Amino acid sequence: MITLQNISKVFKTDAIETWALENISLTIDKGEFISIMGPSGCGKSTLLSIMGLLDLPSEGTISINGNNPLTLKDKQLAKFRNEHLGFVFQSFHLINDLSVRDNVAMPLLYRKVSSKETKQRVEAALEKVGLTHRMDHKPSQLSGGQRQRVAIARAIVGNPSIIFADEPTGNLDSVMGDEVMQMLLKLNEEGATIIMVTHDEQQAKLTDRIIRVFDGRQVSVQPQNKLETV
Ligand SMILES: Nc1ncnc2c1ncn2[C@@H]1O[C@H](COP(=O)(O)OP(=O)(O)OP(=O)(O)O)[C@@H](O)[C@H]1O
Repeated sequence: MITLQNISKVFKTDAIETWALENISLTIDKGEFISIMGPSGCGKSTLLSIMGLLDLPSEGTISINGNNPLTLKDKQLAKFRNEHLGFVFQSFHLINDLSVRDNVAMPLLYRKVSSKETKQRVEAALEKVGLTHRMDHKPSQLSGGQRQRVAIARAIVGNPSIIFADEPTGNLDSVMGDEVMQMLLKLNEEGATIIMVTHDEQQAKLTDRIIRVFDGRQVSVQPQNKLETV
């Protein structure tokens, strides 16, 4: 479903070149729940951004669902990302002036979806995360865990084939973090492919595989966590 071949990323500023990623190759299958782990600054977020087509690699190729998105022009790339990929970030990235309902509807604004269908899809996504009773609230009126659940509803409303989550529980206390993690596990059980950056070994153990990164290089892929913990 996702294949990266020889992906490198160099950030160039005036005097310095930083190789955030060096020669990463990996394959992620449909339906997998993957954790990306490693020390601060090792390149996890850069890797997630490149897999999620939010940033372009300096070298290498990416295939997603059999497509080669790196050949697309900006507008087509945005359309591809909107249709295939969903995102959840550590700091939620919700728009505070909009209601929960309107935040969740955002990815559908870029598609030709009727208002009736938008309403149905938004309500179904909010039902999945248990927040239909908060649809007309503003994000500021919700707890951190609830805000992240709104962000998850926004990530799934467009029915993407892959969900990227960058430290989705990083700003939450352990109870709310567990709630969000359980929600991601449930979405995965229902068929979603999920790729998550995390610092939390306990959470990572609940996922199918851990990809460990060190200094921009992939140092190991730990297979079949779920079997190990049985
Ligand atoms: N836009 C940028 N310009 C220059 N250097 C960058 C940029 N983004 C990231 N880097 C550098 O690339 C390296 C990898 O950063 P990245 O954010 O991917 O690490 P990370 O593993 O996600 O870190 P953390 O766990 O602290 O969030 C770091 O050395 C960082 O300073």
